[in-house]
Amino acid sequence: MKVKICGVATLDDAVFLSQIGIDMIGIVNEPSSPRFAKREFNRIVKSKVDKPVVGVTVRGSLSLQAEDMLQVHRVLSLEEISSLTTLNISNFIFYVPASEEGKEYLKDLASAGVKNILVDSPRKGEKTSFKVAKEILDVFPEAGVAGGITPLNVMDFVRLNPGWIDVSSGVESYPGKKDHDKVMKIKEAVRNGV
Ligand SMILES: O=C(O)c1ccccc1NCC(=O)[C@H](O)[C@H](O)COP(=O)(O)O
Repeated sequence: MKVKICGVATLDDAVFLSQIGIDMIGIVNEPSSPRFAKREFNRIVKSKVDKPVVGVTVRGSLSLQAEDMLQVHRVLSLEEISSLTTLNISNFIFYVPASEEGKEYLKDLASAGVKNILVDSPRKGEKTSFKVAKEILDVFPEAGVAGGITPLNVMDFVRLNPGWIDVSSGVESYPGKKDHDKVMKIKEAVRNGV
């Protein structure tokens, strides 16, 4: 199981995460976020780490720049999904809310051939429903799961056996600054397994 740490906003954190073997480094490029970093920061991080860098956007440009992948963190219309399929769809991670709406949205994504999905809580700060996450993982076993993961509850998420987990606020000292001890606890929990 892979681990993505999201909301990275300092170079020190990015280098630390890469050195300890975190699989993906997420940078939030959404201006309203307390973890906001400019797209230029993605390029700087990319030049200093040897792990994939994922830019997270809500309504920003969907053209790939220095980052390896873009995580589109909102529910897209059918037209938007279809316009992305003209690009290299494997470069995108599609947010899917862990809700009834999310399950319907997933059908649209699957019809468009989308493979990279992140099941996350419908609202930031909430914990993802295990029931919905499990239902989605039954169909998309490679999906990532996020939404309120902390060192204390990470084993509950590991037991769902997703393709990857994504953690941000649960490993922060404050928004945008990662607590390295908490990150190590997540990594050890995933390594030790159920
Ligand atoms: O982190 C933000 O502030 C943010 C703002 C707007 C869109 C996405 C954002 N974050 C995405 C993530 O941090 C993760 O992909 C995921 O939601 C996990 O977050 P958490 O529940 O804090 O572990």
